Amino acid sequence: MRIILASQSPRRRELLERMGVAEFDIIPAQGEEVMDPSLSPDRLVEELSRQKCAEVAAAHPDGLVIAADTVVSVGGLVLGKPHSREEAVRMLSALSGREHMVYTGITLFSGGRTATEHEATSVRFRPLSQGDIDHYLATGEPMDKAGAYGIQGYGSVLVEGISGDYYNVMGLPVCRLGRMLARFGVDTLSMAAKKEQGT
Ligand SMILES: Cc1cn([C@H]2C[C@H](O)[C@@H](COP(=O)(O)OP(=O)(O)OP(=O)(O)O)O2)c(=O)[nH]c1=O
Repeated sequence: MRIILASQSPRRRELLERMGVAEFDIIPAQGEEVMDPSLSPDRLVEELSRQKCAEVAAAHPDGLVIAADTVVSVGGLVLGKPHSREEAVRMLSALSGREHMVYTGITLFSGGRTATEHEATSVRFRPLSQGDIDHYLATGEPMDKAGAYGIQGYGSVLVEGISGDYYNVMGLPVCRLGRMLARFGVDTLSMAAKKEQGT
């Protein structure tokens, strides 16, 4: 079965490889991500992942398509990727010294069947000074990431603690996705075993 990751995110590609999925194609969705402010963050990420999956599945109906979307939620605000330096400063200031939630929605499509789920992880930031925020922005890391930080990079030093799936914060809830793939007939651990044994 041809597996397609409908994502431009290098983190999602890396995590899918790490799960043992040896061969897959990358075909990102091109459509504009429209955030519906009336939706709760968990419903929003489910809906956005559904849209990305539907777009790619329509062009590749024979494949198994995986799509995801990640947002950060803090104090009733939903944070996607910052569009400007100023917006990134506002996001990091909102996260400083507080706990926030990271939601990732996942949609799978195969053989006319679709499944959508989401995973939530709680992350606590240490208090950030203006200097911390300026320096972190100067690393260039925040701009392509929901909430303007990357837990897997320099942003790791901002994180005091987390509760839930770490990989969900990076953009792919690996444990949940493994279970969903199993229901679609893809056993990632057996793929990993074959990969390691070179068979
Ligand atoms: C919070 C957080 C987000 N992110 C990333 C994961 C996602 O790539 C990005 C959220 O944007 P998304 O819109 O979910 O994804 P994307 O536009 O990068 O890729 P695509 O739509 O093609 O799948 O933020 C991190 O890498 N680390 C983090 O700690």
